[in-house]
Amino acid sequence: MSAPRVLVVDDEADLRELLEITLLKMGLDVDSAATIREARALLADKDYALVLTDMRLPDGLGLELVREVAASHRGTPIAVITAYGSAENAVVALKAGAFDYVSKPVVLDDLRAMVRSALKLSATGMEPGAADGQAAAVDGAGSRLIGGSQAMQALRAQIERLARSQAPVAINGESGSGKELAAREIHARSARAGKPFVAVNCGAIPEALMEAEFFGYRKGAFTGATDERDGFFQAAAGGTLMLDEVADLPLAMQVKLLRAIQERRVRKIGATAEEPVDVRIVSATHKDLARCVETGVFRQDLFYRLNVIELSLPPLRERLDDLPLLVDAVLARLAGPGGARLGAGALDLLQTYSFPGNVRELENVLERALAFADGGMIEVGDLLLKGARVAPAAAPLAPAAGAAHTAGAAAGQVVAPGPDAHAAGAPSYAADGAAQPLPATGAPAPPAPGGASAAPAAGLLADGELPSNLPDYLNQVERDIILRALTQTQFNRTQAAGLLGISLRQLRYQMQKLDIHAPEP
Ligand SMILES: Nc1ncnc2c1ncn2[C@@H]1O[C@H](COP(=O)(O)OP(=O)(O)OP(=O)(O)O)[C@@H](O)[C@H]1O
Repeated sequence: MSAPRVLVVDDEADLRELLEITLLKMGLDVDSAATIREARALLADKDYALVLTDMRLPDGLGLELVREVAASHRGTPIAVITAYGSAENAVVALKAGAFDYVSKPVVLDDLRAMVRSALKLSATGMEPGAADGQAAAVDGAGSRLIGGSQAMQALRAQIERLARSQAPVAINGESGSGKELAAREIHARSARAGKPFVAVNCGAIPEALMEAEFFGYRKGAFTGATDERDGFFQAAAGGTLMLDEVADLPLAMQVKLLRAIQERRVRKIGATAEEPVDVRIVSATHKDLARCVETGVFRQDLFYRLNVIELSLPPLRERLDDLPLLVDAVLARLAGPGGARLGAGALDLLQTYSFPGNVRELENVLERALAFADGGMIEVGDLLLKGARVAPAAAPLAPAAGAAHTAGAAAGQVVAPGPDAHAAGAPSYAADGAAQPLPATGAPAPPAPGGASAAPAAGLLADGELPSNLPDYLNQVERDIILRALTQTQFNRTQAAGLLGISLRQLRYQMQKLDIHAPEP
């Protein structure tokens, strides 16, 4: 089998030679062109596994070549070489369809890493059989994203295309509409699939811990830093880093993140040198990020940097024809294949519902209905759709005995009804693969014993009695107070935080620390 062939387009003889030697040493065949015209002639003649072009060429801009290759040689990834500090050029090239970029002066390790992922793409997605793979992704077979509606088909096709690029993706959509699922799908369909996918809930990390959580720290960098630790960037090395609820990042952290993304380098707290990081960034928010820029809470430059490719997830109420497939999939997961079904009228009723909590709410509605259903047959009366919108304040805080539970819920977690299960229900971070995000200082403490109970802890001690374990006792007291506030506000976290005189961010963090999980209808 012949070696993959790479086309290098650069008019600077020195740089061209350096690139050629590096690529040849990697066992690749290399052709070179000094102008766009020469490059066009070679492209018309041969198939390439990768094109690498400078941005400025004597007869035009490398961008023209990017557009042409993206349009007419869809199987060939094209990467650009950008001048130092011209981050804008890199974004423009990525938007035009470039797979990736390297900055001048070219760091050979970065170049090799980029070439390796491009070749993986060529080897997996670009062979003639790729067309079948694309069709399968569009009709939904093998995709995590269930649904046969036009909107879902278009979404899957878009994911299939953008999975081949390294460009940052910004996912927008209402809570529970599948943003994290879409991010996982992008990762799974990309050349990075064998590396970690790390999802970070930016809204759940206290500001003081952010830098350590994202970039890691050296031993002795601060009191309590007893060991060197990696941050999310290192944990996601070679893979994908999902910044969930990215609009919640404090401004100071936005600056640091922008730098890390732009330079592709991070510096651990306490370290003198920066280290290169190779991660693809996927961000997500249910907020209007452009509006956040207008109101000054989100930096324009970071917005520009993250928003290279936009992906919008439609709310479930706009694609209700997906309901039958989704219901089947959820019921099969909850009760096993054929273990549960909807009675006459139940599906019709679901079709009339607006699902403010989207697919997550559908899952919760069905899970609860199954607990009431007779022999796995869910009738209209079991759906309790009204109750799913507004949970009664006096509703029990623990899950009904015997009720099936969503993945991730464990003994000791406290759950309560309501549609907005996502923010506190999800861990602040979760890593697939080998990487383990750090439990930095102040990391979530283990849940206090007897966690599923909302019994008032403050009343447990008799006068003069001392707790046998002060931290556990204080956790219990804190949990009790937070639960009271949440119950009073029907799990509206903003209002509960207001009642307690703390910020929403603090409340989220405490809920996560104390393993208090929001609404499980
Ligand atoms: N198209 C879909 N097919 C199958 N399951 C889906 C789909 N969309 C969402 N889900 C399921 O719905 C639940 C919520 O999805 P996900 O966590 O991805 O939503 P989200 O938009 O990231 O939510 P949030 O904004 O609250 O973080 C998950 O259990 C997910 O598996």
